[in-house]
Amino acid sequence: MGSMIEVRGLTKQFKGFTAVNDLSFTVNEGDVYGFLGQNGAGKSTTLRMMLKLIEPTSGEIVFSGKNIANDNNNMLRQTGAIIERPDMYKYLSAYDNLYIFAKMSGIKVSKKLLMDQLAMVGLDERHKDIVKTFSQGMKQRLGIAIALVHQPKLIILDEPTNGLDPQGIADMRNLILRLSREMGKTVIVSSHLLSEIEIIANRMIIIHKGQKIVEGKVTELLDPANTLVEITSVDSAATLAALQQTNWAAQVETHTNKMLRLRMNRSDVPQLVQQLTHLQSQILSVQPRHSLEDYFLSLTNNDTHVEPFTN
Ligand SMILES: Nc1ncnc2c1ncn2[C@@H]1O[C@H](COP(=O)(O)OP(=O)(O)OP(=O)(O)O)[C@@H](O)[C@H]1O
Repeated sequence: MGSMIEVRGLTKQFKGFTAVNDLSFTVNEGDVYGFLGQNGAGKSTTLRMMLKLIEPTSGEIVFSGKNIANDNNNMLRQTGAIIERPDMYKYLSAYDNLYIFAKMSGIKVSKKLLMDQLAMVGLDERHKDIVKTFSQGMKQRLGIAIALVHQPKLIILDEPTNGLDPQGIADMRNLILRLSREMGKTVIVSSHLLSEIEIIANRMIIIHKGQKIVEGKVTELLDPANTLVEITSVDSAATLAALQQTNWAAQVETHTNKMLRLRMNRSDVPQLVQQLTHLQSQILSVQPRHSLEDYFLSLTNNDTHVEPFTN
């Protein structure tokens, strides 16, 4: 499918501080596009510029071929968003909240439309209950029903699983996947967790200090054939010597006196463990990690110097 949004050289400065720095990326129609970065990386600032809540210092956002700065709010009309915790009337029911927001958006409201919308987010059976009695996850899902009531083709969700319990997180993931697969929505979703993006997105961008680190297909960036496996054992030198007698020798990438690192296919890990046991290595741990995961974690620990990611 073709591109829906093209962001080119987007920059935002707040009183001399550059929150978003020359950022370019493309969101294709039908994508669940993961926007990954640590707290403060510039995710919300970018999403806010896409929603015209703040103005870019420079650069452009092009939607369906037109710069949104002068598209007569075409992109906004076709977008539903949850950027902060959605504001709701907590002493009114889920149905009444949706009714009010639907009326405000100017669409033709019918009971069927609103109930269908509530069913989509799994709240039809609770439609008479007041929002004050809802869990955070339920409020978040009602927020999505509100954001989607005018049938937009794009939905932007800023950290939608933040503050949710495990059930709420699972419900939210399933909802995002359904929005994409069953309803054909394009979804942009931000998170500070790679594991989260890995599950729901087909394409993603990682940003750090306002700059793009990497962008691409999740399956390519998180290719299982390119997994780093870290092995710690009682005697690392002995484990290395044992491995050198096997076909795994060529895969050993680094070793210290505490651990060994192999680059290999994730699906071969059980076989490696079996062989290590057979060789009577006293293994303490075997930890498969994708190199992108390692890289992303290193950003957390390294505040001063950032090497570009290479796969
Ligand atoms: N209105 C503002 N004035 C000054 N600085 C701002 C403003 N908004 C954001 N910033 C700064 O810009 C940087 C990026 O913030 P942003 O909220 O976009 O990050 P984020 O990736 O969404 O992280 P988080 O998940 O913590 O919100 C931060 O250092 C933040 O303090």
